[in-house]
Amino acid sequence: MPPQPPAPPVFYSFPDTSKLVDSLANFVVKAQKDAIEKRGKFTLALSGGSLPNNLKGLIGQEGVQWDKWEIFFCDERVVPLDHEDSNFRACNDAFLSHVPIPREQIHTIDESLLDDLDELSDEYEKQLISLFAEKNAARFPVFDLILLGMGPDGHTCSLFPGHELLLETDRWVAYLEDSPKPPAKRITFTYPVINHAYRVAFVVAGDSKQDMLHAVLDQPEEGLPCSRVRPAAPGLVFWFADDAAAKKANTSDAEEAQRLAKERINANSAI
Ligand SMILES: O=C(O)[C@H](O)[C@@H](O)[C@H](O)[C@H](O)COP(=O)(O)O
Repeated sequence: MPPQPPAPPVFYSFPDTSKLVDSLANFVVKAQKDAIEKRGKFTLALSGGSLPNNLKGLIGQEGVQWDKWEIFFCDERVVPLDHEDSNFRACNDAFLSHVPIPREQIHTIDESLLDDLDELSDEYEKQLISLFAEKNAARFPVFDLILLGMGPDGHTCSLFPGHELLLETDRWVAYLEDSPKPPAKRITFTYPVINHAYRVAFVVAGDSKQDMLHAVLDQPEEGLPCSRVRPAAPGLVFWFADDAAAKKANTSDAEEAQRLAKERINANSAI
């Protein structure tokens, strides 16, 4: 059978952020249930920015097997873990410190390597390799769920418009020293990681995201970093937006994309 093409993005919008937060929590809990049933653990990657605060709906959820979660960070700023710019710290303050995930299952950067970005990104890639088996055998880590934000310029992770890292096809984790969003030094997952996940979900809210969300969804040919997120089959990409952010996006295909996604999930024993 020829490989299936990537599925169209599944788009959900909500009248306000609290409904988005509740629905996102249900979505994550469902993804963890499916993953634990099929693979015995739940691998989840988190972003920084506004995402951590939108995960608060997970705190106190019933039926969650926290001891089976393995957490990574889609991108990380090159600062100590207790620094106010750290994505680990943002996620920890908003969500991780409120749930009983064992600390050794929260995979953070090695703070002793902050002065050597090459070593730092290499070490983080090695943490991925050790969880997802040998790089050569697996070729790519396949996350159960990757949660992303969309920056005002259409960036995601630390993959910025026009940056050479958009073309990376080999490394799983890369570094940059010229991030246009401060701080300049960061490490980031690359598309080979993002585009092999079972589920990727973007979370966007607010008027200020309207034009960019429209561009990312309706003009994919522009090649903005968010538009390049197209997980290989059977992977799926979802958007959780509030109505303010969704105002200009063309959502006429939303029902059809939801139907196709359900069909793909039902037909594929891995998702
Ligand atoms: O480290 C980072 O800066 C983030 O991981 C980044 O990719 C973020 O997700 C977007 O910039 C969206 O941020 P907002 O949701 O705050 O707009």
